[in-house]
Amino acid sequence: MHSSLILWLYSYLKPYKTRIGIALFALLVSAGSWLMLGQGIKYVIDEGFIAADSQTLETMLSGVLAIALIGCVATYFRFYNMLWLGERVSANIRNALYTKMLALDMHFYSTNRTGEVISRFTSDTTVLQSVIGSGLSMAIRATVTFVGALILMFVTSIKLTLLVMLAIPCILLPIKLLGKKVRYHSQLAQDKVADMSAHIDQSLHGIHTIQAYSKEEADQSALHEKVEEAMRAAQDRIHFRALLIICVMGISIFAIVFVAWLGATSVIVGNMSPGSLSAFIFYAMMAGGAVATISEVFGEIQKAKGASQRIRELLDTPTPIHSEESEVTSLALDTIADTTPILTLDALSFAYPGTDKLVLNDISLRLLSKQKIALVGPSGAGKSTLFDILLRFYDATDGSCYLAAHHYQSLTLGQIRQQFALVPQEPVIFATDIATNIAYGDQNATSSQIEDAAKLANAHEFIVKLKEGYATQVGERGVKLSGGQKQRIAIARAILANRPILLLDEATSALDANSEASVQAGLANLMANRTSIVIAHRLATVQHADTIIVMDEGKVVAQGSHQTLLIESELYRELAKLQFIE
Ligand SMILES: Nc1ncnc2c1ncn2[C@@H]1O[C@H](COP(=O)(O)OP(=O)(O)OP(=O)(O)O)[C@@H](O)[C@H]1O
Repeated sequence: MHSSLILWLYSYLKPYKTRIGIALFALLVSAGSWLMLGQGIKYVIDEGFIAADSQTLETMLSGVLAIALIGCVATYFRFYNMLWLGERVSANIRNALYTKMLALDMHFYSTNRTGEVISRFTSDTTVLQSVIGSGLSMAIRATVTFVGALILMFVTSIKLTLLVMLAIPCILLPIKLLGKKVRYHSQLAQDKVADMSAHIDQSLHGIHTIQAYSKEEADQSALHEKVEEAMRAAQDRIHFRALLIICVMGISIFAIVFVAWLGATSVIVGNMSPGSLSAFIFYAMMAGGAVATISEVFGEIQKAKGASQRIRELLDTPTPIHSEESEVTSLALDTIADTTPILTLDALSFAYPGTDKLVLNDISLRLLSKQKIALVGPSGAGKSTLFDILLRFYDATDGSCYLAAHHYQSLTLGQIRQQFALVPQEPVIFATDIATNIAYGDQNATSSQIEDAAKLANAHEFIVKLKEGYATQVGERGVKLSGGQKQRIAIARAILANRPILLLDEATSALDANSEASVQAGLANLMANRTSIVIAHRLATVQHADTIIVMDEGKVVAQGSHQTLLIESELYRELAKLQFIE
């Protein structure tokens, strides 16, 4: 029933066989000790207590204490090792999830919510951790105890045991029926929690806008609704789980009381010793307790099944864009002659996965080394999409891409992406200090290299004016920096990365004239002696590009210099007119 879950968990548990061995051994010893305690009780009553022999009573009691002590020590080892395994396995699953997360492609991220992914890391792995650490351990211990207690019950009295066993089908029935309900509601509750995480994630990212629009109350009530939905789902799960536990407990207690009554009658007529009856009841209660534990853990295991399903779903998500082995050992794009194409697109078309609208339509381009190339065109023309294809975030639906003379498919993802430095429209700044943010371009850079890059990017001046200079913490997503400062840090990062091709999505946000000039000077340094492809939103900045490519509705409609395009391309003329450049 739970074989797929167990098998999957086993693949994570396999490396820790010694610890599992110790835990299982400790488990057997502790279960054995508690079972032996029943025999001890029998002898204490029959040989010491009833025979009124204080010497035997003392010996027996010491024996009982020794057994209890062994049971305690073994329990410690079982507990420690099982909890350790739970923590270790969930930590390893988190690592595996993170590796997968880094490999998942843009299609995944455009169709999934980040909050849901985060909830796999946090809540789902925590469920597994508790199931391995305590749930599984309790289930195994209860099973061993149940089997042991049953055997000893048989040894003590076959007749009474057979009578007790009549209760078993009555116990299994609620487990079967209510277990199904528990599983269904567990899955639902976890989904609701993931939904809630997604909402929180979105609000955290948009907190600035929420507060600016005074939408706190509306957002609070939207979350409140989700919290309540999660609560309702959890409530249903708890209801069925509690029902399951009391059914099992009630039936077990009823059976034990009934059997105790029958046993007491046997003791009265002298067919059974009082010690045996006490031991029998002790075992029957242990067996009953074990069944109750199993039914309780059953709910936990159902919950874990849901969690593991979601984790496995993520781990098994296919990644169509992956790195193949490559026979190309060195690309050496730096050494390409200036008149040779560094990038070639050959009849390239692209539609986003799951759609059939061609966002890029039959594009053929030869981009020469060391040239400054500008991409212009109306919003939605496909300029950003072209960048994504160049970085191989997506594979072209039709046609081909070449770096120098190498087809993209003959290169690894790393080989392709290492040729590009990307400066996006919204600079991505990490919540750490300035030096680390710049060094993202080259993690082995020395501090003087970092400073040189910052100087070229026109960032050094403002950085040294900050209280802690390069060690200044910039806050989450760089909130402590201005727009222009963030852009210059992103430029310094790209300068330090020193990649042969620069992909620049020019910022549209208005900077003041000073800041703009500063950023432009930094960009000029970045583009010097490099192939650069710039998505230009303002034509003023690209008039001196070597080639301007005009895109419209996924097609290249014209290309050439500013002057030729003013004459040859109506669309370019229109764009220029709109921006008062002619
Ligand atoms: N992940 C996606 N899934 C489906 N369609 C998308 C996706 N991303 C973009 N598109 C669509 O692709 C088209 C081209 O978008 P793209 O962002 O490349 O245009 P753009 O020229 O960069 O526009 P802008 O100048 O406004 O940034 C648009 O119609 C857009 O709706």
